[in-house]
Amino acid sequence: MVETLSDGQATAPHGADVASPSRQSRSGSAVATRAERGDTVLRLDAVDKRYPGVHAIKGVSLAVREGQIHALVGQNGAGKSTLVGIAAGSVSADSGTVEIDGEVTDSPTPGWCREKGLAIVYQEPALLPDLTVAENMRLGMPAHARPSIADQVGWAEKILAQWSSVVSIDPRTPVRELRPDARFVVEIARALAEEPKVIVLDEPTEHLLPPAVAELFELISEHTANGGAVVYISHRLNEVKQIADTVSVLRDGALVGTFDAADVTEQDVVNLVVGRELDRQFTRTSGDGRALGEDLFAVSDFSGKRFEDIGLTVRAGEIVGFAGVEGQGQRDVIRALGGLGGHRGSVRVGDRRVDPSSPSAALKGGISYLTHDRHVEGVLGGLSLRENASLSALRRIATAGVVSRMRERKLTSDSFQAMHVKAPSSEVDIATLSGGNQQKVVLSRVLLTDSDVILADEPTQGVDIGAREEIYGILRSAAAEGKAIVVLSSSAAELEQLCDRVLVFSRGHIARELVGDDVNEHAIAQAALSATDQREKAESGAGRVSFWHRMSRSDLTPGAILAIATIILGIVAATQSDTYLTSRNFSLVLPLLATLAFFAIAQQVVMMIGGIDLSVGPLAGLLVVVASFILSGYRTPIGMVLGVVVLVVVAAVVGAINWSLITLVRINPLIATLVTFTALQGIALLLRPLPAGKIDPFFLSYVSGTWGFIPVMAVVAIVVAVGLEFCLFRTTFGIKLRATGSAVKTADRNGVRTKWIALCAYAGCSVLVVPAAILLMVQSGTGNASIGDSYTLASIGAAVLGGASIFGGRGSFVGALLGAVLVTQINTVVQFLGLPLYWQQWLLGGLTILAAAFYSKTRTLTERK
Ligand SMILES: Nc1ncnc2c1ncn2[C@@H]1O[C@H](COP(=O)(O)OP(=O)(O)OP(=O)(O)O)[C@@H](O)[C@H]1O
Repeated sequence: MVETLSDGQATAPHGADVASPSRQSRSGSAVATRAERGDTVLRLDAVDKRYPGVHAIKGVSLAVREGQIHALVGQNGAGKSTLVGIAAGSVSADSGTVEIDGEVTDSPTPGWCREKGLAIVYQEPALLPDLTVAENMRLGMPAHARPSIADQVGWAEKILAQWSSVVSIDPRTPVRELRPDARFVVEIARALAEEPKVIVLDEPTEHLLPPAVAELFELISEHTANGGAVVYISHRLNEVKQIADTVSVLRDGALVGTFDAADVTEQDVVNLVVGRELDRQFTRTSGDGRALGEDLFAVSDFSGKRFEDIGLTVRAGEIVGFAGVEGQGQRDVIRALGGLGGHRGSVRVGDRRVDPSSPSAALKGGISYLTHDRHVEGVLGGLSLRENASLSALRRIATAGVVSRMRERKLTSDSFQAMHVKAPSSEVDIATLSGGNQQKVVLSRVLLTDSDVILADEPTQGVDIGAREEIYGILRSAAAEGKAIVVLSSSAAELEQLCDRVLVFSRGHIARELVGDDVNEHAIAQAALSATDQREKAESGAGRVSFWHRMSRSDLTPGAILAIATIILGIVAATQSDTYLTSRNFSLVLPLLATLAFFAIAQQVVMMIGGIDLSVGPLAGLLVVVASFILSGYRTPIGMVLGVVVLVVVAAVVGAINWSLITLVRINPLIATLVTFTALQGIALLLRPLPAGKIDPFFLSYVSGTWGFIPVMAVVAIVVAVGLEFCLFRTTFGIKLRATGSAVKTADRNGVRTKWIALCAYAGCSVLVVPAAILLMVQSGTGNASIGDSYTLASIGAAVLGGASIFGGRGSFVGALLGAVLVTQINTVVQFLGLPLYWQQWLLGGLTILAAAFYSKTRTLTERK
């Protein structure tokens, strides 16, 4: 289903050709342009790239000069992102070379490109959600320009201060809490901070609010004035005309031409992009003869977070716009109507009362919402275009729960054709599509629901000029079919073209209604500004934080909760039994606690990268068995040290095997470590079918040493947990570990060697099992193959209690330690209270569920709205 637009020949406007000689500066003087003065800082030579079914880049050559803003324009799928991806080393070309600052290579890597002075801001921010803004900014810097971890907050604050007039961002905020526009500000600010020779910006303004766009233009002009170069990809041709020195046009993977911006008009560029004359004389929508029907969508007394007493009606066939300076409540209202925000008040679709308490409730009531955040809320990566588009319309194509593939194919392919979605087939993964084509598929999903009410939040985000017109046409036809349509757009021009009426928001209320001739770009922009007497700085989305938000932000919070639970259980036990608070009891319990603590800390290491290790228990058993052979009779300190070294090597090898199964063979961690679980059990039982082989009592007496009633190994466990906690947040390795768990591909893009980090994690986890195994040796005294088996599940339970996320990126070693403390406390208290043993399982299971539910709830609260 490759959709291609008419392939008209490019007419070089005003006689300009592929290498148009610039004649005059924009001011008309005959002085040389910056483009003419500067040296080439980035050169792509005969670059070619094919994907299955798509010739994405066809032998393109391009030269970007210093002091120049070089715009790259083209329709969705023309190859812009692929081309700059090749320039930045994130996409490998089939042939051709990349030259940055005079150095040429045919196989650039992201690290090489960055070192040579190229910075890139991708269409989808390469930020790690679980790291703070400052950590992200620091991680993205080339090694020579990286501040120390201790200085990173102040350093980030200074850089973000350049944007402080348009958005307030606290560098300590985790990125997952930022709004999309703030995420882009962070990404752009970070790239500019690299002071690159050339910065590539792939559709940077799609998510930025107008004041931030103005700020960006100032900053990149400053950058070029200082001799830097900019490659600027955008579908907003008015912006391109405003700032670019040179414009290169790509069509269907081929370079149509490179022109001096002064020599081409906006209309020329449009024609070159589309490959034919495109009539841009838009007619306002109210002139398209649509008949407006009865009131179809009625909202009254609608209040929620950041908006109050909203009342509006939309008639069948009508398109109503939401406008206003950002942050005036318009987005909160449209999202709440789509089921994505709390609210009170009445919503009616026709004569039905609808409670949009969730997106599915809204859909059921006939309201369909198109998100403004395609990357996070729109695209289902890994699913095909067809599956992405039909997801919300399954009830239309299923009979008794069985989906009719024929109907699904028909519906989706009609929709893709109407929107000119460009893809090799509707069965390919949506992630392989260009950004604009993804947006069209997400819009298809909304339209296929056949809802009476369509809420379109920035419907043309990231789509090219031709597709934008098509989307306007599609929304108008939907209205003509009798649907009620609400459009929220930050572009007043878009609202002018599309809407019959525009509602202007201010401070959470509808401040003005524009109708008739007042629905024009100037009046909309004017009304938005004057309705908000004082323009407020946009909050990053993480501004006002409640107690819950603050609590859930910290990965140490679970630890605090566990500590409280442990103390309460301790108080209960102490009041019921005189022997609970005795040194004898502690000297019995603390070694058990230390054993579990090491297991939990080990498990936490791999959970940090989103992995899991089921083999920790049998590994400990194997180590005990191995010790029963090699640590049985040396009795010399050197012999003991050598014995422990052997144990560490055995553990590290097991960790490396786990890693290679997971990372190289690409087996799911659960399956891979289950395989090692069984294999290790088998080997240990082979070596010692029954417990046998005395372990050196001297060695055991050393490792079971105590200070008073406190075992030395318990203190070691605390030191290890605190040390690793420090590493996690304050060392480069720890930050990279969290980055890998947070989003592995993004971490890769940021230059983190994620495979190496994963190897360290799996090997580290196994090595941390060694002290646990040594404590088990003290308990058994002989080579007992199955002594560690029960610790696999216990270690996972303790880490989860301590706040570990099974998706990676979040967790705490101190939390895991406290998780182990609580588990041990439960086991002890149950015995002291004389309760039946099954109470141990009940209490542990109940508390784990409670903890997991609590963490999940509090963490959802802090997710970006
Ligand atoms: N990883 C991939 N696998 C398969 N095809 C791909 C992949 N990445 C890009 N493509 C295809 O290559 C072509 C060019 O895509 P690219 O993202 O470069 O376009 P673009 O000009 O940046 O579009 P947009 O303006 O929509 O972002 C498209 O047809 C796209 O589907």
